[in-house]
Amino acid sequence: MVVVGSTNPAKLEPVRRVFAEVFPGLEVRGVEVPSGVRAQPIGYHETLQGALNRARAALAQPGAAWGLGLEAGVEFNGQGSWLFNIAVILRADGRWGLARGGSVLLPPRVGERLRRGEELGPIMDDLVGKKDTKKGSGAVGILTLSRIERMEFWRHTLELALPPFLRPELYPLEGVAYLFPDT
Ligand SMILES: O=P(O)(O)OP(=O)(O)OP(=O)(O)OC[C@H]1O[C@@H](n2cnc3c(O)ncnc32)[C@H](O)[C@@H]1O
Repeated sequence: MVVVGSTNPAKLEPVRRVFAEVFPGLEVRGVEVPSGVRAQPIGYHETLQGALNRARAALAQPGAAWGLGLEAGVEFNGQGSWLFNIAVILRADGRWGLARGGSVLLPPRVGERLRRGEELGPIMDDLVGKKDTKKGSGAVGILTLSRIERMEFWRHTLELALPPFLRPELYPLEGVAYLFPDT
């Protein structure tokens, strides 16, 4: 069974689709697990840590042969604030995949609120006057007029985490400990 450390449909659906195509026949289940980081992770390191924590907790569920952690983070630099995805895929045999997906530059008014410590989900909800946009089109759907929705954003990141499973001869089996050098 494939266990995803989230019940958000914008994450579960792309996992279902990608796994159905690449590893057909596996059951995919979502469970809520603690990310162990802030609700709005800031920067690569904290976002990676959240994805790792979720993946590890997912793999620890009874019957899990795969554990997935998907975490969205925000990063600030000279050009503004960016939203990006990190996906961690752990398999019980010790093989793992990791990807950082594309990034979208957030509007200045969104960035200002993020810098004050607010979470992206509610900020985007306020911006469009709707609830739970993070479970549907997401920030990326709102900003691209739905040309890229959150599910597609995640699908892309998930695909980019697959090479160690698709081309195992190119990626040594170093074990999950390798992924956690500083934990
Ligand atoms: O149920 P979980 O898996 O926790 O899903 P989440 O969307 O709340 O959690 P993430 O860790 O992926 O995202 C961290 C924060 O960024 C927000 N966020 C991330 N991507 C977003 C998007 O595309 N649109 C709106 N909010 C987003 C989200 O609301 C969270 O507050």
